[in-house]
Amino acid sequence: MKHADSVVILDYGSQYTQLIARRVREAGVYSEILTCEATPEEIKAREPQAIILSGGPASVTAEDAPGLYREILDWGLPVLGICYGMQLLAHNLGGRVTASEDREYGRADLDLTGQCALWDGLEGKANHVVWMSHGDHVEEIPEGFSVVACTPSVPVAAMADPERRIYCLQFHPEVAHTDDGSLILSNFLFKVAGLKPSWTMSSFVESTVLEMRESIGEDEQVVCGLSGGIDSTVVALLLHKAIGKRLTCIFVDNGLLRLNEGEEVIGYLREHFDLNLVWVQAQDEFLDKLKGVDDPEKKRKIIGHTFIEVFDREAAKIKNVKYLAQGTLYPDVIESISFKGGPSVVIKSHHNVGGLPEKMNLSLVEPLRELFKDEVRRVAMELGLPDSIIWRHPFPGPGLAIRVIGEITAERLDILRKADKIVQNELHAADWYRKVWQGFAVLLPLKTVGVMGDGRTYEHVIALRVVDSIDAMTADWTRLPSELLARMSNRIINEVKGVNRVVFDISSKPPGTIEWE
Ligand SMILES: Nc1ncnc2c1ncn2[C@@H]1O[C@H](COP(=O)(O)OP(=O)(O)OP(=O)(O)O)[C@@H](O)[C@H]1O
Ligand SMILES: O=c1[nH]c(=O)c2[nH+]cn([C@@H]3O[C@H](COP(=O)(O)O)[C@@H](O)[C@H]3O)c2[nH]1
Ligand SMILES: NC(=O)CC[C@H](N)C(=O)O
Ligand SMILES: [Mg+2]
Repeated sequence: MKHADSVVILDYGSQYTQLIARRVREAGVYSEILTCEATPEEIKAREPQAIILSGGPASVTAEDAPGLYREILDWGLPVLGICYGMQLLAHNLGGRVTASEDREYGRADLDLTGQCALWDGLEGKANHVVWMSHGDHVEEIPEGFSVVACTPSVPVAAMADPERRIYCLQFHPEVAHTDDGSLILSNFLFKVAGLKPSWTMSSFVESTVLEMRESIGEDEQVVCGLSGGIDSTVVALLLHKAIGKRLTCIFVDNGLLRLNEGEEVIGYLREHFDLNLVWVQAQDEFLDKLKGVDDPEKKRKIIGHTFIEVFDREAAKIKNVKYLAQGTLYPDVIESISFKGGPSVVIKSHHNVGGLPEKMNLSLVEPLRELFKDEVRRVAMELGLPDSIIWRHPFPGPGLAIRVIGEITAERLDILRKADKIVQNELHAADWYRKVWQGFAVLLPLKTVGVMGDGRTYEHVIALRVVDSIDAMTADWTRLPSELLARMSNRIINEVKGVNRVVFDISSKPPGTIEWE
């Protein structure tokens, strides 16, 4: 997609790379993340007006450290290096980077020691709190640069070569804990690179619709996996705007949905939208293949493959289908993909990315692939979707399969469905549904002893998982009122046959993930 003004962020494996992209978009500039292994040709194809190099876990002086194609610097584009990015620039341009005795993790006080376009609007303030996370530092700066900030333990906390428009920060302007970090990034985008803030949600809708209309062609048909969740609903509406009735939406009941979800979603979609909609009953197909499988990654792969088989089969019933559209978001991609030899690792294979078969008959259309959920919510508002869809909790495509820990059976799914319904009802009734990112029940693969009506019981355990998050990349368990937890527990044990114990998950992400598998 061609954007008026855009920035390429090269990812050296930092935990914060996604945050850099967000901050740039929040400033109104389109940005794309490429792996640090991207070739100059691949970078050039994006037609960036500026480049940002992220942080990363490696040490630039190590033998196998990810490097930099020097010719990128010859293009004359403004470049911002953050942490590892700064060290990499120093190392490549004739400076010297060493490992320090004084490692800095967390808060540091920045002293602005030199004139710099990045400091515009900051000069009046006495104290600048920034966030650091490094063990190496720049010992000698390259020719052409001057030092523009230091901290008590690091003499070169920022350096700049205004002539070549290369700016380097040892701290992380992208994290919320850095005071004025967004302003510093904005100064780079607008004061240094001279970009215009032209990226908004309405321009996103407009350019995405135009781009899809062009790339799909005039006669081709598209099928869209529609789950009733916000991501795929937004994709379906964007495609509907782009190609009208050449779109067929496919809602698959994979036997892993919540209580009455199929009827509710179909009823809702038919009532509100004028879409070609197919409701596929594939419960047996999915559950047969999952029989006896308890490994989380195997479950995810089976489900991903089966989804594609169903989509292929439905597509074959329609003439000239070339594309499959999905509501894939950035977190689905980053957790599922490990760049070959690159710095990030597979956490789990989201069914719609890492769970796809190697060979696909249909080409993918994924217009939300670079966005985070809260950004999709803003697109949904732009499209006028109702609150009930916008604020619906995310529900993963593998559904209850990754919440029934261990083997999936009809009986265990049934228990989980009933428990989950109570969790949803109670969150709504207590006015907590909108306040949390996600809340659900998990069925554990163990039984425990209890006493009910003077008799011994030996039954299942339900775990409650309720978390707060902005973008699903990090999350913390929600401090729900104890009365609400008590009500959920009480109702589940009394109303769901086969459960005699409820526990509450108090792990954050990281180290836990939101789902248990
Ligand atoms: N039951 C389903 N039928 C058809 N497609 C599905 C189904 N479940 C998931 N998908 C496809 O997989 C994609 C990813 O699922 P995901 O759950 O991340 O998104 P979503 O369901 O659209 O939104 P949400 O994250 O809010 O649940 C969906 O956007 C959709 O294209
Ligand atoms: O469509 C999806 N397919 C998947 O395979 C999948 N796995 C996790 N999720 C959802 O993604 C968010 C982050 O989840 P985790 O912390 O468990 O990785 C949470 O909102 C999860 O519900 C998925 N969504
Ligand atoms: N956060 C970073 O980019 C760290 C860079 C480098 N690994 C260091 O420790 O200094
Ligand atoms: Mg979903």
